[in-house]
Amino acid sequence: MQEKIIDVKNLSVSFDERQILEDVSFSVNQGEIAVILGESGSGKSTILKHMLGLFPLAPGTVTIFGQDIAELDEDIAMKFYRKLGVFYQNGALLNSLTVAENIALPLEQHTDLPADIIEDLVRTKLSLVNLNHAFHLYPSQLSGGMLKRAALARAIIMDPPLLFCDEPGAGLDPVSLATLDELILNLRDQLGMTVVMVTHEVTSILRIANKVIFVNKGRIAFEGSLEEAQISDVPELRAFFRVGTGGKK
Ligand SMILES: Nc1ncnc2c1ncn2[C@@H]1O[C@H](COP(=O)(O)OP(=O)(O)OP(=O)(O)O)[C@@H](O)[C@H]1O
Repeated sequence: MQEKIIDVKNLSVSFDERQILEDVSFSVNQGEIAVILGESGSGKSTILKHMLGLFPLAPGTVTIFGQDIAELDEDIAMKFYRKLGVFYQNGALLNSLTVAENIALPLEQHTDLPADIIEDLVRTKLSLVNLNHAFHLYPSQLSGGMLKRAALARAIIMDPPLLFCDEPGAGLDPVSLATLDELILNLRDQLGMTVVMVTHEVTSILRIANKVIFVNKGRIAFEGSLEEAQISDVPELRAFFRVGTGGKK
């Protein structure tokens, strides 16, 4: 049996007395690429933020690597969060630092590694995302697709076994999107990473997802494999695949 890496149980969230998530439960296994899909405003980012412990949980539980994240104390929190990589929509690299300096930041903040080792690790990750030539460049000198890949390199510099991605493909042309998808697949296949991704990109989902978690109006309307998702009779999910593939599904 595959090892369960993430277990979300009965998560409900309200903001200002407005219920945003209702009784959300799902799980993600080791080595899966799980996509969280749903209409704009359905609650996907809210789920992701709660998995990252950015809000106090109420009510519900999120267990990651067997650890209930509501019970993280200061001693273990640092070690726990090192196992999570986060790749945000806007990538947010610091403009005053070179690409290499940006990617090195987490290593400088969280390890005592000497500068030459840090440089080697940065070069390895830059090569993994096909950005060897960008080592000395500044973020303003990169294209949108390159910026995303640099942000991905930063998110994985600590070799996290679990990577969260919030709409990584937003704003990319189809070729850059396919390149990014291939990189994410490589992370899973070569490094054994588990990936949880919020995305609207149906073409991406068809290329990389093993698991689909479909959110509709704050509830999980579907959870299953990509193959099951494609033949699901949940009307809103069917509509996603139909429209997202230009009516070919
Ligand atoms: N901090 C907050 N305070 C109040 N309301 C919030 C907060 N964060 C999110 N919301 C509300 O929760 C709902 C779900 O938002 P969320 O960002 O999770 O949706 P989403 O599915 O990720 O949308 P999108 O695809 O557009 O990014 C929205 O109605 C939003 O206005």
